[in-house]
Amino acid sequence: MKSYPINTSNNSSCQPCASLSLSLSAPMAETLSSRVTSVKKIAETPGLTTIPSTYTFTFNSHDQVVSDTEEPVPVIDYSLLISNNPHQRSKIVHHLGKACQEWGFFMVINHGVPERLMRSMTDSCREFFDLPEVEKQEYEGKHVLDPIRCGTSFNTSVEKIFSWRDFLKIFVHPVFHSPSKPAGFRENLLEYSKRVREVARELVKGISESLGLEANYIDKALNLEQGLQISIANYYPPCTQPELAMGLPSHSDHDLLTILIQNGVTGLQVQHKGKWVNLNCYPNSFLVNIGDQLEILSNGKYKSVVHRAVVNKEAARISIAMFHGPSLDSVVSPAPELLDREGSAPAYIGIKYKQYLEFQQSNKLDGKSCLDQVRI
Ligand SMILES: O=C(O)CCC(=O)C(=O)O
Ligand SMILES: [Fe+2]
Repeated sequence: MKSYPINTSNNSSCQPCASLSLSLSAPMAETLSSRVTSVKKIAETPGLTTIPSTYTFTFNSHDQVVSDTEEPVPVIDYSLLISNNPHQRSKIVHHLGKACQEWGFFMVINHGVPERLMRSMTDSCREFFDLPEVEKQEYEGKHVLDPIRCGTSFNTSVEKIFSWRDFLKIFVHPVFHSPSKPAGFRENLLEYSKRVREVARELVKGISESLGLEANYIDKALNLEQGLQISIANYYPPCTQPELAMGLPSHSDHDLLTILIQNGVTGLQVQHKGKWVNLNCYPNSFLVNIGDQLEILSNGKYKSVVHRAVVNKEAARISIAMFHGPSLDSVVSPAPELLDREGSAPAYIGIKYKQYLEFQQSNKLDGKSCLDQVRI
């Protein structure tokens, strides 16, 4: 497959927002935000009643239209996908394909990953975010390919408006990395990422079949044996003015498939038929979304869903998004077999995954714009 150079100029669509009126504690909060490395620290400031203006997003009227789903979010029963019954499998593969095409998003139940492991993982992440700031700062990576990176917002050195979010990103495959603290974190992460990767690879097989390709087609074409798996833990502290802040602005994920769990606190919203929709999931289910690489490979048949995370006043929210991508040196382009069969022209150029990641970092807030750059 051929790879093409792309324009790496920064064309982020983030607009500076007008300052909103702040009350009493604003000056204190402004000072805090200029040197703070975690929003958790700001949120825990005693007496904080208003958020710093650097955290106030401008929502347009379209952004605010949020509904609970009118149609049910697709649910994939994983036990059917791995069953030996060909009839059951073909039914669920069809359902999976429909979910990818109509939503780019679905819930997975009966995935077999133990509930206690999911809970240990969210507990371990909470303990990490509770570490003293200096200990977390040890992992303040700068580059998108740094194997462990802890930080706040997306990239505070270029953003004008910050997100109400701290994060910890860890590369867990093909080489496993982990912070050494807190105790037990490494063991939980190792077991959890291995179990989730197995589920992701089975889902990718089903998705491959749903596109009319061999079950192993995507696995082989994108060398998933050496695939990049990144664990992204997000910490959204309670926010005194949740209606003004954004946990994670609208974006699409750069990978193939993201599998997300949360600590029982909701906040994820996806774009569905032009509206923002709240996602409430079954306890212990996985929330799965299609990423940019699958949109490219499927030549746009499956869309990388645009999503965001909102915050609330009452409870800290923790989400762990496991990103599953191709190997870093894989060139991703629309599957030639698919183009031949459908007699379509490629709608995206081929691009090495590593180059795509670096490109995304140079674009920051607007994940969607990366796809726009590879669209023909
Ligand atoms: O916290 C969430 O629900 C969304 C997280 C997310 O979209 C991401 O980490 O890319
Ligand atoms: Fe995401």
